[in-house]
Amino acid sequence: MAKALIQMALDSLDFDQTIALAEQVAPYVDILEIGTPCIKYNGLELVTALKSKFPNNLILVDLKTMDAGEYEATPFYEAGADICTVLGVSDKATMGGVIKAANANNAEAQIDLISVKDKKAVATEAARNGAQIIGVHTGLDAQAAGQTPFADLKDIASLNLGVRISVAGGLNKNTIQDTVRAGATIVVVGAAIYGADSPAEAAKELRALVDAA
Ligand SMILES: O=C([C@H](O)CO)[C@H](O)[C@H](O)COP(=O)(O)O
Repeated sequence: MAKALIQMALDSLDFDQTIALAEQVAPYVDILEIGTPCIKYNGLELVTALKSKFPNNLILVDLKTMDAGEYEATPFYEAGADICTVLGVSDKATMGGVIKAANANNAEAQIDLISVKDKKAVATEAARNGAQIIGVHTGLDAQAAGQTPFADLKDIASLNLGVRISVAGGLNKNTIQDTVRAGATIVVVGAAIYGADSPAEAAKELRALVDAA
């Protein structure tokens, strides 16, 4: 079985801090994610910068698109995004638009199940419609209310949809191996890396844990 990928969520608003953090963690992670607040603040220029500075990492742009899927996602794919996210609560046509834009740019679309009520149904339909990645995601606000992504991961993994499953929501060194063993093929880490005394050391430790899982 292929090893799980690690995705680092870059959630700062500051352009230079984002690049500096990416420089520290890039050797240890597979995917550099431009988080939603960060992409709204910095825009396409940051996609272009990360793509040129980090040719060995995939770039995920966490657009969390809600409408006008193809129109919104296309310039981000054209700027170098390997993956863009679209909300699972959006219209089927919106998700289809992002999938279409991804395919037109030899890239991938991720359906984010954040705040979706019937996650199994949305994930099943999205996989059938060509989404390459399903994102099981407990957002920062839900985390603050005590929620975790683990029960949702169990539900989605049990469907055996044949697509990759990304998991985000407060993952850290104590939970990352069980998350991989439960079926995550992409594990997303934000605060546990950028909040560490040494983000590089934290990323290195997570890399070892994921590779050993
Ligand atoms: O996607 C995220 C959040 O919704 C803000 O956009 C986070 O980047 C994601 O949850 C990963 O961060 P941590 O939960 O801090 O690991």
